[in-house]
Amino acid sequence: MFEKSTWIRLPRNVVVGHGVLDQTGEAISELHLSGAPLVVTSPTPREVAGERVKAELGSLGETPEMVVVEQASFDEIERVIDVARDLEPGYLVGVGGGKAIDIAKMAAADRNLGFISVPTAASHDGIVSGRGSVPDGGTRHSVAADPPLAVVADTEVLAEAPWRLTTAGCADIISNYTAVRDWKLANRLQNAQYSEYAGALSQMTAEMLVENADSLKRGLEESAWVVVKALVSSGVAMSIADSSRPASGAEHLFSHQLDRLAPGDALHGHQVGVGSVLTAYLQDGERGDWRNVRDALATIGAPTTADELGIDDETVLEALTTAHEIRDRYTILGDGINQDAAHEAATVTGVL
Ligand SMILES: NC(=O)C1=CN([C@@H]2O[C@H](COP(=O)(O)OP(=O)(O)OC[C@H]3O[C@@H](n4cnc5c(N)ncnc54)[C@H](OP(=O)(O)O)[C@@H]3O)[C@@H](O)[C@H]2O)C=CC1
Ligand SMILES: O=C(CO)COP(=O)(O)O
Ligand SMILES: [Zn+2]
Repeated sequence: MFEKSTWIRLPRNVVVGHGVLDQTGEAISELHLSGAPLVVTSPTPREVAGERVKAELGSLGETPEMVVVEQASFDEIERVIDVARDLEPGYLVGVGGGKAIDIAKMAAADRNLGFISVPTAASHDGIVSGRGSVPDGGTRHSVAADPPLAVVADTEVLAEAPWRLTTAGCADIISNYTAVRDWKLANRLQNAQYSEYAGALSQMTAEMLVENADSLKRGLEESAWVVVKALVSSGVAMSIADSSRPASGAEHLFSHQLDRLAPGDALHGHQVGVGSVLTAYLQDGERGDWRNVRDALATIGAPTTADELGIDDETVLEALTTAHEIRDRYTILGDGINQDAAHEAATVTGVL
């Protein structure tokens, strides 16, 4: 359907490379922001990069402040909003994994301030997106926010992060296959708005990553480069769509439900990867391409089973049978699948 107007919000500066943390000040000074920065980080990223970024930002002439968050929750977002209200910073800088970046992004949107994204792990595709994803009791909101004005992704830092964080990022990208199929399904059955460009970009990003899967190796900085570029591309697809739809279908609903049922047991990207194997089976049947999804995950060393996620069988089945309840987003799960169907999908695919 023809729309009267479309707004696509994208970052202005995306700086990726070895040692680019030292260019954070330069990337920001080009944006003509005023006021002091507030760095939002979490414990490990603070040690890995947060203090360094804070020192670098000091070179811009205003004294930076820092707030450390512990978990992805609306309470933590409120706390950062309160700190920002008190300190009146000029802009927010999120330094960390998906948790710190989402919280900084959403707090900046609330305070109507600019936001800069400094990922310390190539673990998720929210690095560039204009969405925040935070659990709220029994549901999970995908909240509209502004995308970062600039992204500074230092491949030296990303390559030194534990390899499992990078394989989580790969799995978050591989899940785009099933997300795009669910999006097309919702378009056909529910008239959900679909963007050909965003869908094609998201799918192509997953294909390129899978084609390069053999060359992704632990400790290789080039691998961190390949993965972070794919994460940027996937985030741009979400910005074009103004929705997380290009990168989030039933496999994400499954993962969000696991976050509720087994909080902290596995990484977001690893959960959506296993969810993608199950979703591919549900979308396309036994002879479909769920094996390709599983093999792509296995090649990069991401989990493909409940055991590898460290989550018990009952929890996996409960997450699969209740995932459709987590938000109003039409997927292959429809109004829900029953216990027998969930068991069949999980055993045929070897997830259980
Ligand atoms: N907005 C969007 O579009 C998207 C949002 N997301 C969201 O992102 C989150 C998942 O992101 P993820 O990064 O997996 O989660 P976290 O931010 O929780 O990071 C995972 C773990 O990695 C640690 N860590 C981060 N960087 C380093 C490093 N360089 N070295 C060692 N450890 C490190 C963190 O430490 P610590 O515990 O100290 O923080 C944490 O323990 C979820 O909340 C998900 O919903 C995911 C995709 C898209
Ligand atoms: O994780 C995401 C894309 O990879 C987005 O998740 P949401 O759909 O919860 O915003
Ligand atoms: Zn995701």
